[in-house]
Amino acid sequence: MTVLRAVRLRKEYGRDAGLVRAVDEVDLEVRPGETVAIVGPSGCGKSTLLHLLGGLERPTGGEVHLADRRLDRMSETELSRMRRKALGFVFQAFHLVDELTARENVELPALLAGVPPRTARRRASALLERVGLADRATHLPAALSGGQRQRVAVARALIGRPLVVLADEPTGNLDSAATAAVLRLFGSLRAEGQTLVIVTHDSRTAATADRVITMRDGVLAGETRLNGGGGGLGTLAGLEG
Ligand SMILES: Nc1ncnc2c1ncn2[C@@H]1O[C@H](COP(=O)(O)OP(=O)(O)OP(=O)(O)O)[C@@H](O)[C@H]1O
Repeated sequence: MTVLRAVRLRKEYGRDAGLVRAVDEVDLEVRPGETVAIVGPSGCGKSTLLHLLGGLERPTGGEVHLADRRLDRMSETELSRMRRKALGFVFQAFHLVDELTARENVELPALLAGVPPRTARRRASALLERVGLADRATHLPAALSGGQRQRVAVARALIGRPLVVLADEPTGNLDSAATAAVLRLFGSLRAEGQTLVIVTHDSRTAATADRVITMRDGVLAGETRLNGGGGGLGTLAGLEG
């Protein structure tokens, strides 16, 4: 059983001599509850693959299946609805709205999805509690540390109860202590059965996964299964490009 599946997925940029095949005939299956890390050298196509999986970019060819739906065939309207309802995104640069408080940032996708304001607020408060930031609910992002901002972003990603959370370098802007806090949070999500796909350069982050996939030049070049996840840094030696 898979929750997210790519079939011969392809993305090209430019044309003729300038053609770049960023993602080249990728087949990938993610099972419910799995944490999958995608690693590989800079420019190998990790972010592009994640964007295709999340319907943020359109493939040049191939298929993306989310549960029983085909993302690659959806209209823009359907896609944005699907992204709000079934996917959660976490980015390196957090992408919080500076003018909104932590709780308002978390509520926002629910409000946009038509959830009644009281319910959205209740869920946002519960999620902020969940990520250890109940006492920061009324702070603006500028008054939060990087690690706290990223935990707000994770809470925001979870508010729609997504089938899959897609994270692009979620610890890329964080110091070691903040990275550890975000990884603990991912660990607890994993324990609760949340499906996660994480693109990362960081071996500590990759080590929290059940499966680490290495990309090179747009193709999937290898896969390491970490027994039950948290396999430790040693398991990952040599995986980072
Ligand atoms: N919008 C774009 N237009 C043209 N080329 C692009 C575009 N986005 C990405 N590329 C190219 O596609 C390739 C893959 O880029 P991508 O950002 O997916 O790599 P990455 O593995 O995520 O890199 P990094 O680890 O540095 O973020 C690169 O050669 C990049 O230059």
